[in-house]
Amino acid sequence: MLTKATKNNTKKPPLAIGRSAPWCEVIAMAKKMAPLQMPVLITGESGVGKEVVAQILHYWSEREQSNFIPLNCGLLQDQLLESELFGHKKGSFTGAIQEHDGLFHAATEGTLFLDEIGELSATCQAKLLRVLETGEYRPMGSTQIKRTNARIIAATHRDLEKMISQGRFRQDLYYRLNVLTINIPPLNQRTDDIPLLVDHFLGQTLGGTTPPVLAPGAMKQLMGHHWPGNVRELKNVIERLRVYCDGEIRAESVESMLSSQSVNGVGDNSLATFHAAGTLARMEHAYVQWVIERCEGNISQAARILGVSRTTIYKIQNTLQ
Ligand SMILES: Nc1ncnc2c1ncn2[C@@H]1O[C@H](COP(=O)(O)OP(=O)(O)OP(=O)(O)O)[C@@H](O)[C@H]1O
Repeated sequence: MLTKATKNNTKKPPLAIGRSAPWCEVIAMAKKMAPLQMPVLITGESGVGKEVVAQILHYWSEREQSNFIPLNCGLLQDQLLESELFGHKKGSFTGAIQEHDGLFHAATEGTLFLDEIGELSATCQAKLLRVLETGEYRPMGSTQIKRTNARIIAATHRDLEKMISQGRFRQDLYYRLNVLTINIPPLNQRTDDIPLLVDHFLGQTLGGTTPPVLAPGAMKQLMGHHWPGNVRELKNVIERLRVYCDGEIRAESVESMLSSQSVNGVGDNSLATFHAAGTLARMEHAYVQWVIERCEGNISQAARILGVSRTTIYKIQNTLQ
């Protein structure tokens, strides 16, 4: 078994900031599991850092020089997801104008990170189970069996056991995935991580300008917040504060930013927050904004999810400005 000490690393380690006891435990667990070939299931609320931990598992494994391929299973419709994962033959469905190899092929010596695993269709669940049991799969429309050696890391913010009891997730697949599990606690249980994360997000360059400093009291506000959207929400808040505050970030600015977050529903990951958004136009704006943030600012991806053009997204974004 190779370890970091015995091989040459050419890639930079993933950024995994934190010093709280729960976060250090997560990292220690990930490093221990990294060299193994078995699948890993990472659980935790949205935005806690599941993909960050998946990258650590890849980086500290002997697969590190091969591909790390992340896929959010909740972002594609059933047929497209199946084709994206397992590939397809030309003409196997409308729009399949050329052969496609799929991500199990692309990740064959590397790691395939399947985020939002609870969103997989029944067909994809059955195919994934077969890959986990035999390493084999069949591309859509093909009679040929292919093999993959990809390591599978799955993640979810859902309660998979509850989904099993509702008949929405296969129990056999759950047992296969749940051999090694890492649970990442929410950010409000890791408040010691907040100062480091804030410093890091503040320090990220903003067009060459000097980042503002936090006034006394501002950090207290940040550490006392509930952070329903976890590290992703913290990152968004700091990015906005950097734009709006020159020189110094005062406690009042943090307070008003955090209260506007919950009114607009952009910090939370649940749709429930949108009831507070007011008019239909506000609600539409807040929802579009929420999807864009979930896509890390990728407008094309957000447009695909919302089923509208990029121009429509830009128009909606401008309506309330
Ligand atoms: N410990 C950390 N250090 C630095 N950045 C972090 C850390 N944890 C999370 N982040 C950042 O926060 C954002 C959300 O993290 P990530 O995508 O890993 O969360 P997630 O749990 O996979 O979310 P989701 O369930 O919505 O997919 C990313 O921009 C990521 O870089």
